[in-house]
Amino acid sequence: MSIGSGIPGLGIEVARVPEAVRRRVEAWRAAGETVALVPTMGALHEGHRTLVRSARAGADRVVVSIFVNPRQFAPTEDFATYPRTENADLEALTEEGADLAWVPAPDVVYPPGFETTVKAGPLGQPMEGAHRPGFFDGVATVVAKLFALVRPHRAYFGEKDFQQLLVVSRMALDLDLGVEVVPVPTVREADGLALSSRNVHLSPEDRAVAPALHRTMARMAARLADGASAPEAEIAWGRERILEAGFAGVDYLDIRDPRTLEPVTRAGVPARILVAARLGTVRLIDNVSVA
Ligand SMILES: Nc1ncnc2c1ncn2[C@@H]1O[C@H](COP(=O)(O)OP(=O)(O)OP(=O)(O)O)[C@@H](O)[C@H]1O
Ligand SMILES: CC(C)(CO)[C@@H](O)C(=O)[O-]
Ligand code: BAL
Repeated sequence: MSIGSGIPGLGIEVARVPEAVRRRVEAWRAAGETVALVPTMGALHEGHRTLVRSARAGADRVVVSIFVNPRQFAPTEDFATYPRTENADLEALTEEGADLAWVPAPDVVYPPGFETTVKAGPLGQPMEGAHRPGFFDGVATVVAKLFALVRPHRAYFGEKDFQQLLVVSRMALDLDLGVEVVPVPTVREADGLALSSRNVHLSPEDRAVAPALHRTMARMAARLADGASAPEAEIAWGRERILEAGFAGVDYLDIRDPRTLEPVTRAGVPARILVAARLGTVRLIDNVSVA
């Protein structure tokens, strides 16, 4: 029996209605197979492929969702221009050996009458939460729906979106969702730029400037790890470097506890440096660990 709508020539099964996902996943579970989920917004790149490969290594079956979630974009943000490359995405997932692509339309995820949402807690308030009001409530709501539909044993999330990883991990625990959230290290270009779907919107000039973000954080991390200078001084230094390199603005550059996201005020302790900065029309985020 066929489920969902297959695309001729593609090896991956494509589900566009929840029943198709449920039926397939229940059959796998009944056969004793473990299920991994990789949530994405599509425009897949090597970072996403790495998540799929990690998921394949960690479970018998891999479901990848492709859904540009309107509820995590503010009206002023780039929902309309977010890159959408469905056919290329399905080809990439076929190459990576994923088992099922869940590609719903917005009104399938949010049908008329939809009104129940998940609210992120304190982990979702600073940084991305402060600059993108409602963002983490939108993420938590859609990820809760994905977890409820797919009921994966494990779900794979990139460290590139470090705050999101913490918010989702906390939600899985708080709501007893029984999903193990697995972090995957950030995949970077050779010059250090974190792969991101939005990088396609960088002009050639801005693409040349973009690696300054990671370069700056790497220098800050090295000095903080040595205890060579204080967090406050490093943040001021880093902001200057990023602006000097040609970024239009720094939304935040923070040094935080990697578990609680509380600000870190002294050197020589475990920490995460997190940044969001604007370059042309593109907003880039990134983070590095301070060992
Ligand atoms: N460079 C990367 N390395 C590892 N994981 C990544 C990378 N880029 C994205 N991911 C992860 O892929 C998943 C889906 O992310 P998403 O589809 O939003 O891609 P994205 O490249 O982060 O897009 P954007 O940066 O435009 O939001 C998330 O868990 C995200 O953290
Ligand atoms: C987790 C996610 C797929 C939820 O829409 C999104 O925030 C993303 O791509 O990181
Ligand atoms: N990768 C995080 C999703 C977003 O920026 O909307």
